[in-house]
Amino acid sequence: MASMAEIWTGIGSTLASIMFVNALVQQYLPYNIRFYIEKYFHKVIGFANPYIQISFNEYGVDRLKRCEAYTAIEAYLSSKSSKLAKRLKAQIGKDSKNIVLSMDDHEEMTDEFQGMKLWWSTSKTTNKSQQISFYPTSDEKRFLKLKFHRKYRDIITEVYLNHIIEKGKELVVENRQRKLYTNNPNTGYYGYKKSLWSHVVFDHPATFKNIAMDPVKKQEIIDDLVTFSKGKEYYAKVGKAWKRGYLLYGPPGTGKSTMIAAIANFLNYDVYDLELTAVKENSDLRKLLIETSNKCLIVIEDIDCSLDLTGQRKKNKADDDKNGGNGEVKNPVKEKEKEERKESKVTLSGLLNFIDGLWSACGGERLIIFTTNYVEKLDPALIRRGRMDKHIELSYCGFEGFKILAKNYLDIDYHELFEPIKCLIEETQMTPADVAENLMPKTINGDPEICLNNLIEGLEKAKEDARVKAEEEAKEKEMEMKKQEEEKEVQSKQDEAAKDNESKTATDDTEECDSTAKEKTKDESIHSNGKECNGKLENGK
Ligand SMILES: Nc1ncnc2c1ncn2[C@@H]1O[C@H](COP(=O)(O)OP(=O)(O)OP(=O)(O)O)[C@@H](O)[C@H]1O
Ligand SMILES: [Mg+2]
Repeated sequence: MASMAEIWTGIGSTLASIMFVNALVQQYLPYNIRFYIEKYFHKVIGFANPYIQISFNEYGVDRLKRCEAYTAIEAYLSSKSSKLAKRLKAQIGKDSKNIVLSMDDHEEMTDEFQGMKLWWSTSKTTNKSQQISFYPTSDEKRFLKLKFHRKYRDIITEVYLNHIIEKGKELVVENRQRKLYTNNPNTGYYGYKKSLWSHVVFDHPATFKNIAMDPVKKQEIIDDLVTFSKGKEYYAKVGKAWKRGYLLYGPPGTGKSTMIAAIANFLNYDVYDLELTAVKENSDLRKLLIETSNKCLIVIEDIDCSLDLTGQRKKNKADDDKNGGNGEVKNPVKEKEKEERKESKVTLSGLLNFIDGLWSACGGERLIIFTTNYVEKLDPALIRRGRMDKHIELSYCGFEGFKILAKNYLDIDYHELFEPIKCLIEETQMTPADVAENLMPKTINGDPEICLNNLIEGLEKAKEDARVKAEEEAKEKEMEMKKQEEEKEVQSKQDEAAKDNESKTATDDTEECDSTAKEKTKDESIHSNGKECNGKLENGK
């Protein structure tokens, strides 16, 4: 009987021979023959091997976007791999609080589905051909491999894969760090490789619970958002792109930006804060739109300022004239800003197309939100229903809003000072931002009563200021009216005088005419008399 050492020697020499033959085949056989050998080798193995293998590449052919299926499967496996795999990769997870574990490269784990056993493994290949490129590129191609017995083919391809992709997508949404994006200024040719959006982790604490506004109105907004986020089938049925426009308007400090953060937190969406002045052309708007992900808010704040496009150009021209004319030393930073603004050729129609043109239907589940302090300044075409489907007014703080702020800032539901505050707040126009500032404790152990008294003081001051302002305005109005009346009087006097003058001139003219006529008649009569006399004289001669 052969000893253990002899067996190992036998295996070793067989392996060495196989490797030698393989090296010979790789080196000396022409590609075509090698191709056929490999093809038939896989066929033979396929007959003998009862297992089927499916690969999922990390990137598609264009290598631009990570494949959705890969990301979903990775998330699904990561939920299991921490218990099943032996070599794991660690990444920082949501809110930078927990560690997310996933399978390391070239690791394998098993999964079970309806009593079937399957094997998942991760692999990567490295491309040996080095391209000469100005930009560093990664040559590694990762992929996930699924292996299962061929008798389960139907159930795996029809049920299992759909199941894990659905599950994985849910996990991706649950685990993902939400991001706040802003568009990069267009830097022309040199920036063409640069990503269009930059991002930071979105970490805003605002929720609907702590937004101070009428509870009925708030509930209406929440219902609208829920209906939208669950409306995939409905939008498909009515033939509408799955997107919705919100217009938030109201005075400064009434919670428009806070509302955006609350919506993003409520729906678990990313936020794309679009700075229109940094967009050069309408076509760039389209590119930016394509680069946004699904489940996101696209926000344009203070749209009245960004959109006054014709006004903006006029203003620039006026600025140019001013600067050029008086020989001031130009501020280079301002000049650059101005240059950038001048370069922006985004038009109203470009923006309208961005909101609801054909391109806006690429992807889905997007909310487009505009904010403005001056809704009346906006072009009606921009905010018509269908573009801005829901108009939400955020206004001065009422008593209901105050109660929410008191709960947020002081953690109280009731206090005896609520009564005077109720009367004052209904009579005053104070923004929630100002109410919140008054309520904010100024010491660590701030007494709620002190804060409420601060607010009462603030409200009384605001009321007094409003009264003085109203009085001044009334006075100004009165003076204006008086001035207008005086001007009217002067005008009417002038008109009268002018009329008098005219009629006098007319009378003088008539009189003059009359006297001239009279004189003429007189002259004529003298003349004729003269003639007569002459005649008489002549006759008497
Ligand atoms: N309705 C509100 N509920 C709770 N807090 C609010 C509300 N409105 C304003 N605040 C507070 O006031 C601050 C300013 O509010 P916010 O930035 O949302 O106002 P805005 O309407 O966006 O103002 P602007 O028009 O100047 O951009 C916020 O930090 C928030 O704490
Ligand atoms: Mg704001």
